[in-house]
Amino acid sequence: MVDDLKKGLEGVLVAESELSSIDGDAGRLIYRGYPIEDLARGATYEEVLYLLWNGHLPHADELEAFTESLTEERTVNDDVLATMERLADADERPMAALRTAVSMFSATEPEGDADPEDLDATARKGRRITAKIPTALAAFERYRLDEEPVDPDPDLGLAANFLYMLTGEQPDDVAAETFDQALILHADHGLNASTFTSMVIGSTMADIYSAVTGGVAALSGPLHGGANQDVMEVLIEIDESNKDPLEWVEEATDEGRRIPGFGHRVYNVKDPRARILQERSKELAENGDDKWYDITTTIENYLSEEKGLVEKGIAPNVDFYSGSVYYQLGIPIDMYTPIFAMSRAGGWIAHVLEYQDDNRLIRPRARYTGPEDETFVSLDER
Ligand SMILES: CC(=O)SCCNC(=O)CCNC(=O)[C@H](O)C(C)(C)COP(=O)(O)OP(=O)(O)OC[C@H]1O[C@@H](n2cnc3c(N)ncnc32)[C@H](O)[C@@H]1OP(=O)(O)O
Ligand SMILES: O=C([O-])CC(=O)C(=O)O
Repeated sequence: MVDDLKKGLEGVLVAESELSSIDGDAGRLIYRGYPIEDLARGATYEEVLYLLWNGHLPHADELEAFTESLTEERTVNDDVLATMERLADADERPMAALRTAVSMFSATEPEGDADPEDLDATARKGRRITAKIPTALAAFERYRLDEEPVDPDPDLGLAANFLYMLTGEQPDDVAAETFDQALILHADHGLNASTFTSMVIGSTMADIYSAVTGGVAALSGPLHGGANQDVMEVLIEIDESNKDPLEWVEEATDEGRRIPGFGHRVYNVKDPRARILQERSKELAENGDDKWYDITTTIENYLSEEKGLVEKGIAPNVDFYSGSVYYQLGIPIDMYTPIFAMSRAGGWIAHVLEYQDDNRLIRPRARYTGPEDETFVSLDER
């Protein structure tokens, strides 16, 4: 038995995967061999889901059948809607509402408790979860606005339909394409914390609803998916402080404050997804308000040129530019992390299916550092 302690499992190989690969020094990300830039430019989120789940890019007829199979699973039942309404009334956070919704979806699973080793059934359940997440999330937002949920539109793709259900208005092409691209960029990323969480749950042969619920929970934290909301809150803090962004970032770094959206366990250079989102943010700024783009680039330039953080391997990650993109699309700030989950559910499901196909219970060890020879004293004598 190896006794090396790898805190945070840094660099530890625990599985083989054909799904995605990250070159942290080159800033390169591929899904099943395809560069993220090509997928973001040329594919839709549905094509990427198909790729992750089936191993190849779909032909037109495969994509049509696949899209239809997702579209017909979009509806969520009245109990889920009623729960979203209660949680909205109780001011619950959307990420917590989503965690609850995914857990509830299993109650109406038409295949019930199929044999956990039936991976075709798990794949169909995964498809249902992925199709329903946008509907539950959008309904939660509508209830917060004291509006009724908007029924899914079967003529719209997953990204455009989500924006439609959120606002009740058909998104324009720029919004729909930008959002679709954001979903592609967030779909998978090796064994990040939330994917690993889903895999740990899946490795007990628990059902896929449990694995995705766990993924949502792990993604919510500020060191992981929660950082996209934190970035936007920082940008707003800077804007409202009336300080020059440069002055703000100087003070923040002098105080030793961690800048959300910077740093990554695997990338030592700028995250390739941040590059693409930065371009989108710039384009949206050119046709709207350039304030957010200016603040983000000022922070990035200062941290890289003045503080040398990028040289030390602390560069913008995917969360640094997604916030300002979503903000410019008019999406509420606390929906950013749930949107990440909406996309990443595809990756969680793909990894659980891949792992369960050659399953081995995930069960590491801790080095015990507690006392060894305590003498037990009963409660009344303590
Ligand atoms: C989708 C995603 O999950 S992407 C990540 C999203 N999270 C964030 O953006 C939150 C901010 N970033 C961070 O907290 C970290 O960079 C993490 C958690 C993402 C990665 O952390 P780790 O790999 O564990 O690196 P660790 O926390 O050990 O940091 C290494 C060094 O970089 C510094 N550092 C890391 N991130 C930052 C940051 N955002 N701002 C300033 N310094 C940072 C640390 O202070 C540390 O410096 P030191 O060695 O002088 O003490
Ligand atoms: O890979 C990670 O650790 C975090 C990340 O960027 C992601 O999950 O997209």
